[in-house]
Amino acid sequence: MMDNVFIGQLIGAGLVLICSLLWLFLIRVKIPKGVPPGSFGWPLLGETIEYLNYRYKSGAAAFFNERRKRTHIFFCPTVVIAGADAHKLLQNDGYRTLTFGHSQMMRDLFGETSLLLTEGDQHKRMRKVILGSMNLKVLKSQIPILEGLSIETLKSWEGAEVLAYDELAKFTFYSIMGLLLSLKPSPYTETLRQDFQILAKYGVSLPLKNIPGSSFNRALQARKRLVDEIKKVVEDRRKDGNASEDVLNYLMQPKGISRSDLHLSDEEIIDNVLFFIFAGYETTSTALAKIIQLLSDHPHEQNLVKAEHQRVQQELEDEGCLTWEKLKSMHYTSMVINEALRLSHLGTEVFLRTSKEDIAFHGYTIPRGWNIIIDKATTDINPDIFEEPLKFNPDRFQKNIPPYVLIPFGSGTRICAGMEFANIEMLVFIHTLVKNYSWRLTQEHNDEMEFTGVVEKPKNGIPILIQKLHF
Ligand code: HEM
Repeated sequence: MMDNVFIGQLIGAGLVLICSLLWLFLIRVKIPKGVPPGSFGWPLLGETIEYLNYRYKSGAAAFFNERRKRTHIFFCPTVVIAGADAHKLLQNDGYRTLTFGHSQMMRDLFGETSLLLTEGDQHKRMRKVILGSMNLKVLKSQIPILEGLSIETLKSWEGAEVLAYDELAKFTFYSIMGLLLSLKPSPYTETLRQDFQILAKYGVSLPLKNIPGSSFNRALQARKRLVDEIKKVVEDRRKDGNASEDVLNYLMQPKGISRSDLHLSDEEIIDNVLFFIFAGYETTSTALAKIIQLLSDHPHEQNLVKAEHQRVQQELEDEGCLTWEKLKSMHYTSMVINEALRLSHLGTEVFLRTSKEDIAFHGYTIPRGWNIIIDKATTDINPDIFEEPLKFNPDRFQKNIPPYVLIPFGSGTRICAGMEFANIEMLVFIHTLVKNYSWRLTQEHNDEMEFTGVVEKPKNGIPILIQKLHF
């Protein structure tokens, strides 16, 4: 009996010793000199569990904020950096090699040839065509369409409490479908939206792609249905021709570009249409919902926005519809948008890169092959840069903000391709809202955010009651 206990203790001690040695080997031996301080957490898993916990409870921003140094997530040593110098690294960044776990998942979800996954010259080529498709003529043609959509959306809110975020999600989805494919809201577009919801909600999950019923498998099924539908639109357009001023038309026949290497294959068109919708859908709904919340909580700023839009409306009486020039004259509203983007933490995890060479940063070395997370949310509320950083104060944009500090749409070679469209979408919606309606939020504490997919969104959906103004 005694012998058995002793042997058991011996085996236990042996296991502890082996685990400790393994831990020391895996963690200590692999840390090169000069890297930033921090903890690698557990062998192999690193701090992935802590990270996921934070992500779903209070948002990844808090995890990064506490680290802002070395960590180990998704099987890869990772350095979290922040500030203008970190943002500057994005200037010449032609690469976005995603982490071990993420990269295959992203390939499965968005396709090899989407802007998200292309690098270097391939990315440059694709971006050239895609930016060409969002030219001024296309953007201007969207203004009356967005105005009509804003009017219809707000009309559907009249008379009952609605969840602003959910309704704005429909608005932003239909806006992008108009821009890309000239599709109007209908039961058909709503089916596509439901599939996008599935893709966004279940896309970031354990990559069990061949297990029917698993979250990731559901996301892939949704992708397949979406790809089939976009393919049909492309084929129909090829058969019937279409003079629509939309992005697809341009992608199928890039105007003014004669080089054959700039013509996109059907696979490239479909991957990029899909990624475009994904990139512009929930980002813009979260931003618009945040703007509504902030304006509701700040009546003084709301009145200044209203005054600006009354002025625009008076100037418009002769011309009728909103114009590009009028949108560009909405300076105060643009400052409100900038301030809302600063306060919304959108894109906390977007700036994930893998270093292609050793990078010297603030006295440390980030070794080649390590992941880098550029934690822009920390800079957004840095008190050394922004006085009273948590206060909603659009007037702070009256002064010039130092370069590279605020990058809501990214920076450098991968700056948001839909930035201009997102801005006009938000301006047109706010114009229609403040011109025609008064509103109030029906709950308090509307500023809590949650992650249910890729982008943070308001936890309570921002319940709102709107009332038509009578003149
Ligand atoms: C308020 C709304 C939006 C925000 C805050 C936002 C933010 C961003 C950010 C931060 C990036 C850079 C990611 C990186 O460097 O890794 C990005 C990229 C991108 N965005 Fe947006 N975005 C918004 C709306 C849109 C819209 C409406 C569209 C399309 C119509 C769009 C299309 C894209 C595309 C295609 C890229 C990839 C660019 C590339 O890799 O070259 N975005 N966005």
